[in-house]
Amino acid sequence: MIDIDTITKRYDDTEVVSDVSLSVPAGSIAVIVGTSGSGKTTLLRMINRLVEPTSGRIRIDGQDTHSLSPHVLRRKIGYAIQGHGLFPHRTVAQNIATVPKLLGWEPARIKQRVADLLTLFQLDPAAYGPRYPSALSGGQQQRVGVARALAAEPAVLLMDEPFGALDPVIRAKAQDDLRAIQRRFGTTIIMVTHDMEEAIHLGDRIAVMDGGRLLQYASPTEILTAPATGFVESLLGAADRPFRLLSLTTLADVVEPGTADGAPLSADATARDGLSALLWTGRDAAPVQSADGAPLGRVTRARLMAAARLPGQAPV
Ligand SMILES: Nc1ncnc2c1ncn2[C@@H]1O[C@H](COP(=O)(O)OP(=O)(O)OP(=O)(O)O)[C@@H](O)[C@H]1O
Repeated sequence: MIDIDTITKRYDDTEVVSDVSLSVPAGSIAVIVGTSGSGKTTLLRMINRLVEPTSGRIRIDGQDTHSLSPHVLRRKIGYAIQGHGLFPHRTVAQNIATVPKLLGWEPARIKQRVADLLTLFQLDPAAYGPRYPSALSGGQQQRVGVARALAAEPAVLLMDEPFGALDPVIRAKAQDDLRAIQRRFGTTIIMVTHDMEEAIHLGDRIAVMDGGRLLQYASPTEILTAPATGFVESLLGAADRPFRLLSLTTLADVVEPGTADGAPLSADATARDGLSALLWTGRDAAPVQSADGAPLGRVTRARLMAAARLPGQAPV
């Protein structure tokens, strides 16, 4: 659990983070969004004390971050940034081993951890471990950056636009990998992003910042259906809201008894992908099946359109 308690950062007379309080439950992902200069990075960096707060407190699992020296604190907290920040003159394996080495892990344990992480990120340890960062693609470098941040098994991972430079296909893959890893290790993650799509896809909670202030901190569904201010609403992009709402639901949630013609859709697919498939193939309904191919029923266009509607809004 990360507890940010009335934290403020001032540079001379300018307050860049003002009185922000929020709690991130252990094992969940909080995503910070907001316009450029709204204080997102400053807020994130106050957690690992790369920036010292002017006032307020931050506790991790009840422990005040100021009760530890900054370098000890930073070894306990993973940190991944856009552009990965890898050391160019160290191999991929040496990069990932950085913090475990500082912590004095046994060489055999470090070797195993490096191999496990590379495998997890679908990079063959024998092929990629000995390479230098310059011999990797941008997407591979980014994955190594996240692997390095996770190397010492931190309970907390801070990420600043970690996937900002990736193309949409690699980005979606990196997001799914991160979710899988987060579930497996129970890591608590705070991530800064410009991308509302990414925030809704990954966040258990979303913090919206503007001018150093926290405007709203809530679940993606609540942010979408009950934005606290006009600014939050404008960040969501009014035209995209129904589709973003659908992206939070799977076909398993909206399947109904019955049959339909044509190619079946997977129950794991999002309602957004389901509606897209129905529109594209001009169907009113499609069969839904489980991951192992068992028929579960059908999904109708009418049901999906109802799921895209603002809750409480009666159909006309
Ligand atoms: N060391 C510093 N001295 C003075 N002002 C600073 C310093 N660091 C950041 N700021 C200012 O604080 C404000 C918030 O910066 P911050 O990097 O936290 O914003 P951000 O929301 O992460 O922006 P972006 O999305 O563009 O990265 C900006 O106006 C920035 O110019």
